[in-house]
Amino acid sequence: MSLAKARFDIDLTLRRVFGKQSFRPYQRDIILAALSGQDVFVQAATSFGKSLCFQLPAVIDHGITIVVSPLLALMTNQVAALLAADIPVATLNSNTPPPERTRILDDLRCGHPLTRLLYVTPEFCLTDSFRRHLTTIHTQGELSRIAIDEAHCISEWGHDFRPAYLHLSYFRHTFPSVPIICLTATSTPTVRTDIISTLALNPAKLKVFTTSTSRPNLHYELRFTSDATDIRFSNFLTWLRAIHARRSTDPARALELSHSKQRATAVSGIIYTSTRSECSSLAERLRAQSVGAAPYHAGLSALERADCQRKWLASEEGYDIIVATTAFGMGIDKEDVRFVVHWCLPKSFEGYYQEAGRAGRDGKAAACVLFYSREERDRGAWRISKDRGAGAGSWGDGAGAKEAQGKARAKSFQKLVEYCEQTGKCQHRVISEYFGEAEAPTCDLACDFCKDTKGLKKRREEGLASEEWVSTQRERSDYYGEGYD
Ligand SMILES: Nc1ncnc2c1ncn2[C@@H]1O[C@H](COP(=O)(O)OP(=O)(O)OP(=O)(O)O)[C@@H](O)[C@H]1O
Repeated sequence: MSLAKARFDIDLTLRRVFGKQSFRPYQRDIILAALSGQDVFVQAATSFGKSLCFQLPAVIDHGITIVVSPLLALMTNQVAALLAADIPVATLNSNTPPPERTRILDDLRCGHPLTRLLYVTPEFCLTDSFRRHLTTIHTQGELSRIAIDEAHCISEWGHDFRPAYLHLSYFRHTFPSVPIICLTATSTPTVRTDIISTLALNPAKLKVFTTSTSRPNLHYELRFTSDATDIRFSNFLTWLRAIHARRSTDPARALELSHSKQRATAVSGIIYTSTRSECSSLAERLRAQSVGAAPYHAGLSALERADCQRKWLASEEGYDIIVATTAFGMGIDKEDVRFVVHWCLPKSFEGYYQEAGRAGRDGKAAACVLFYSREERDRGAWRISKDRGAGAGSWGDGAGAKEAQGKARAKSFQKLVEYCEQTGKCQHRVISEYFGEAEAPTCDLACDFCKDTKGLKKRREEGLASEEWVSTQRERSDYYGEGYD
């Protein structure tokens, strides 16, 4: 396709098919690079609009784009949005009903598929039958592009490593002329290098786009707690009720809500917990207080999870808040999420950034609240060192690689602890420095430090158990509870 035609087409397609008025910064350049047949690497902030960078070329180009995606919830989310825009897309995964599966496979088998984007898991890409179908499509010249979403899952140094991702070099080795685009919000320089080499991409020919991780509309808040004086439930409930009250008592807001037939309690949010049992019990406690909360974790059936996700996305009554483990969230796009609360300390810095990034995707202000306690810090550190001892989560060859991966995980967690303990720097800045950015991001009173440094120091001093108290608790045999999900 000529560049001039592509330029014309992408503007038209953006408006007509995707219903967006204009490109966000860098999107046009990324899309043109993809359309020109280059391999592309995109690292950009959560909610940047990375999906459009492979979806739009897939709609314009001939043939099919294969999208490798790590989570069923994420695939369902994207497929539903594309089908709503009348784009022929499909997903093949363990939940696909047999008649739908047959229909999709028939479409692939014909060699000239009507499907523009096919979402699959990395595990599905390992199957012989799928590979045979891809070869048929490629022989007909219809395999137009491979998109690897959440590409940090490729790297053993990344926070969400999935072993099946390691085999994705199959695409480059089997179909050397088919361009690859990979996208992530959370790759450190080491992870980036690893992704590129694992996928067997040629760095000299690769077009790399890296943009700031900054999300200025997110208000990062730390709340300090301890095992002895656990303030989380009452603190959260008071905070939520104050938001509901403001919505119903402010005359202008109340009028607006009544015009749009919205409930004052329809404030969408996510609470992340670390275990399934905590997830279920917290949702139940909130429901007992008339808060519309529903649990989402890997212990529920696929049907239950899909139902919960659908109702939350549709803002149905009773589903204002999803209480989730990390089984939910990566890449999920709901524009009006007004808060993300971390009930416990996440396992990694990247995990925190990515989960908090579900908030405020409409660009309006949203709160990212993290409850931090020193006991939780110690339990997290203990789990990491236990995993390191057992070599869990490591697939590299040799003890040296395992040790290095364990170190990387411990370092990421340590950086998150420093983020919580420090009171001397803007929280937006700490995040951007973690991802290796030199430029300080804008923070318009959108973090504890910039809003009220003195108050932050005071709350930290008063809220956290002293190191001495924590060390006596450590001696107790019941100190380390249920493991992370
Ligand atoms: N040019 C645009 N104009 C308006 N909205 C856009 C544009 N591009 C993308 N969006 C919207 O921005 C939202 C976020 O996009 P997307 O889900 O692709 O983010 P992402 O970069 O993949 O983020 P994450 O890494 O957090 O998953 C979506 O609702 C999408 O429709």
